[in-house]
Amino acid sequence: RAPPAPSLPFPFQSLGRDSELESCCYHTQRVPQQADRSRVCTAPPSAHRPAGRVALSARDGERRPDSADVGAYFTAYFYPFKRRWMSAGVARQRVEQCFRVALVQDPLANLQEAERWARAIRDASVLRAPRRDGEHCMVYAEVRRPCRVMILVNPHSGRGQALQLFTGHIQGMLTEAAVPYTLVITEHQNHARELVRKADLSQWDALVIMSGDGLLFEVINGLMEREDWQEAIQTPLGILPGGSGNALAASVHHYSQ
Ligand SMILES: Nc1ncnc2c1ncn2[C@@H]1O[C@H](COP(=O)(O)OP(=O)(O)OP(=O)(O)O)[C@@H](O)[C@H]1O
Repeated sequence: RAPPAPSLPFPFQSLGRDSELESCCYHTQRVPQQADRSRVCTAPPSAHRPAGRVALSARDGERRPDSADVGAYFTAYFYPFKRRWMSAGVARQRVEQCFRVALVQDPLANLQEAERWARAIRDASVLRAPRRDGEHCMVYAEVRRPCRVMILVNPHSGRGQALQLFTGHIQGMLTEAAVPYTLVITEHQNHARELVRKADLSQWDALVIMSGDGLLFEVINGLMEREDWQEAIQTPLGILPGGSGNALAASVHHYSQ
């Protein structure tokens, strides 16, 4: 039998499950990532260790990637709401934390343990809503892993910044979450419609449209024009605001909050 999932390590226990962890992603690796080494966990995050006793060190850069290091590392990325500095309202901000797991001298065992911890964090990050009776939670949606995504971007939508928005904001998150994707930059009107009409949809778990409402309508029309439209229209669709009005994206996100 698989060992029970570990309880969440500090600092994740202190985070609200519903909103804060909903965008948590992770990586595991044998060597630490170079990016943010300032919060490497110096004590192994043992499943039996009380949460408050897991020490976090701020000794930045003390340890280097090293073949003698038997530890495994996992990095958690999450995007909690934070109050903006010097302005009203809140916005999501990226937080990255790297943990070192060194329970035993066997690097492979440490890597497996790190993967177990990373999986536990990912499972806990699924968006849940408490039910009225307070007993059970309702899971909104679970993303299939691996989730293969086709992303369609209209480079002319809005003020012509959709592609920059994609490379500046979205691409990094997809990489952090290890989501394999194919980027399609539309070249003309009805490009997306024709592509979706003929595409082998079994290759994709979701189609994500980064544009205004117009490109999404094209995609829906393309799906509905297929012979297998009844199945094709079940393909999960996502919309990321890249246009000028973004009425649909605003409505969807408003109701999902
Ligand atoms: N490469 C392209 N060149 C010209 N037109 C395109 C291209 N790709 C898509 N289109 C067309 O542009 C139209 C408008 O695009 P879209 O809705 O994405 O942007 P928008 O009009 O700026 O946004 P909004 O709907 O929020 O105002 C779509 O109907 C689509 O058919």
